Amino acid sequence: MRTSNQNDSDVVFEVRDLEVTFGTKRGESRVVRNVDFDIHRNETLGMVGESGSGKSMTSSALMNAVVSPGETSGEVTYYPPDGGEPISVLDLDEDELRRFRWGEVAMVFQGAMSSFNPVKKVRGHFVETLEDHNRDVEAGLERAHKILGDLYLDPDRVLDSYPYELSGGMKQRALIGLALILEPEVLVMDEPTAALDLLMQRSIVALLKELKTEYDLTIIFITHDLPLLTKLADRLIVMYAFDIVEVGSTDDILYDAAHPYTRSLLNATPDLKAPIEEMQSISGAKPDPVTNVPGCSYHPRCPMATEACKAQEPPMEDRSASHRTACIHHEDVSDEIPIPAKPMEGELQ
Ligand SMILES: Nc1ncnc2c1ncn2[C@@H]1O[C@H](COP(=O)(O)OP(=O)(O)OP(=O)(O)O)[C@@H](O)[C@H]1O
Repeated sequence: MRTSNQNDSDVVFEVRDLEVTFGTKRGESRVVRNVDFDIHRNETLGMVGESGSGKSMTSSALMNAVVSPGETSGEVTYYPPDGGEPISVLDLDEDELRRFRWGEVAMVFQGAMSSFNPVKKVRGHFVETLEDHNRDVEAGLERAHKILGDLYLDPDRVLDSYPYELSGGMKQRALIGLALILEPEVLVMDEPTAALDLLMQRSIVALLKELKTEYDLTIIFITHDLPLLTKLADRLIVMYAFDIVEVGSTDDILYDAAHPYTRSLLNATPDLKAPIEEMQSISGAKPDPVTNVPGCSYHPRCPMATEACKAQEPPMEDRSASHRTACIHHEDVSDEIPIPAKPMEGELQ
């Protein structure tokens, strides 16, 4: 679904008709379905939705990094800074992709805690990444010192440690440092705080805000932790059943959610200051990527569903200049599905 018609210098990624499919014994599994969106330069874009909704696959597709035998199709266009030639990411060859992945866009994956090689010191990981990309190792290590310091780590101690010698929070910060070593424009983070305790999660979020300014980053942050995202993201994309159902500024989504699914998500999180563990699940069966639900994919779980919702896939409609949703009943949603009132000023800080 098309979520924006923008195409100006403010756009760093333009994604159109993105599809990710897997062949399975039960038939074709469509885990990303005809998704369209833009990512704006220097924004923090949050992607939220329940587990299995297609967030990780969508973000992997940004780097043409969907695992085999997944098939990615559509268009992913990356606009380098300073008006450089646009790059069609899905057409890059292996060599070009390798350069693109760390140099332009770096990713801190889900379960990143385990993505250091346990028998290699942290310094070795930095050196290997620099060498792989033909960068000057000495200058790179100097930069590593600066970055690790900015991450409130003791650079020498961390570089000289094996991963198991670091706490979870230190390891995660060291991985963020590694992702920044080649000076990427965009940092994609997939559940980077999932394995950390609440305090460490919040401190990493505060740190990311600082890093974004210091390193002039565009950040894409994927999570099903809506309370966490409200503290970090400028805009939110809400995914349901392998597609985008709503996109808007964080305030649009928090205080004027236009899609019944987003409202259920907000109502499942009674206190936006609460940890994710306190979130309730949304009733009804989760969507299956092999099945094609006719009409709106949310209609089997939606309290507002009508015959029209079963008949036709809803188009993306404007709710305001910054806010779009795929629900034909969005004008009635505020009356039908109330959400918590706007928190007091400063309450979410
Ligand atoms: N290797 C794979 N082969 C086939 N299907 C897969 C594979 N990996 C994931 N999927 C399916 O793709 C769909 C989307 O998964 P994805 O990981 O993108 O969801 P997600 O929203 O990121 O969930 P989570 O928050 O749990 O990571 C899911 O239905 C999942 O079962």
